[in-house]
Amino acid sequence: MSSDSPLIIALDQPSLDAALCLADRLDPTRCRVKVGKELFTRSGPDVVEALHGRGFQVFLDLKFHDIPNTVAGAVQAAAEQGVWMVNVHAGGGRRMMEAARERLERHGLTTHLIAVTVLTSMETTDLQEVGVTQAPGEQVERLARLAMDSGMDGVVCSAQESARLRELCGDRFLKVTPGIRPSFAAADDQRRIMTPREAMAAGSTHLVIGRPVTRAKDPMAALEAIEQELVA
Ligand SMILES: O=c1ccn([C@@H]2O[C@H](COP(=O)(O)O)[C@@H](O)[C@H]2O)c(=O)[nH]1
Repeated sequence: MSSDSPLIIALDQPSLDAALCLADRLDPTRCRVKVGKELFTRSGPDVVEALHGRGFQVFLDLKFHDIPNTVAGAVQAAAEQGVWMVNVHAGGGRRMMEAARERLERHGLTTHLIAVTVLTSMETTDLQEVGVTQAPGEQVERLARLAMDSGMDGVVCSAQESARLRELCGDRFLKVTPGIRPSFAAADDQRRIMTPREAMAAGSTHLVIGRPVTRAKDPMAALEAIEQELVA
């Protein structure tokens, strides 16, 4: 089973059971799912296998950031689990990203490999505190160019940057955008946000949505409301 939907639901759950309980309320033909740091640290590769068994394509969002050899090995390990997408931090630099790309190619692994630019929870003041003087949009552009030059299939950015990245990097370069907030949802800890409809219009290729769906009483109904917003 696979989905052509742009929607990726973040299964940020504290256990394997909780994640599968949630996944069982979603439809693998209408979304993909994302496994992040908390869930993977608690449940390991078992959760990926169980989600594949239920027909879901999985984005393994572990944001690898280390020396090139270590990241290349981690990306290979993820791809060998059959995940649809895996990511690294663009801040790890060109040699790190190239090593990851080269490792996938050497082993004939076709998992999408993308790079995180600037976390959607960060705004200008957060960047200044870590020594980045550019505004988030400028830093995202810089890292997206580097990611494209280094062989990445796309980036994680906020939807606020999607239109500019479409101009710079083209339509085929993936723009995977968390920080998606339908009008009914709270921003939580996200800072650079957009609604699903605005994000798709801006050129996002995939929308990562967590709490607005996973905290809903009926997650599938929340997902349907988002689908409706996209076609309206
Ligand atoms: O810049 C980034 C990179 C990753 N994320 C992840 O996406 C989801 C968003 O969840 P919400 O509940 O919809 O806020 C979450 O798993 C993050 O780890 C991100 O938000 N921003």
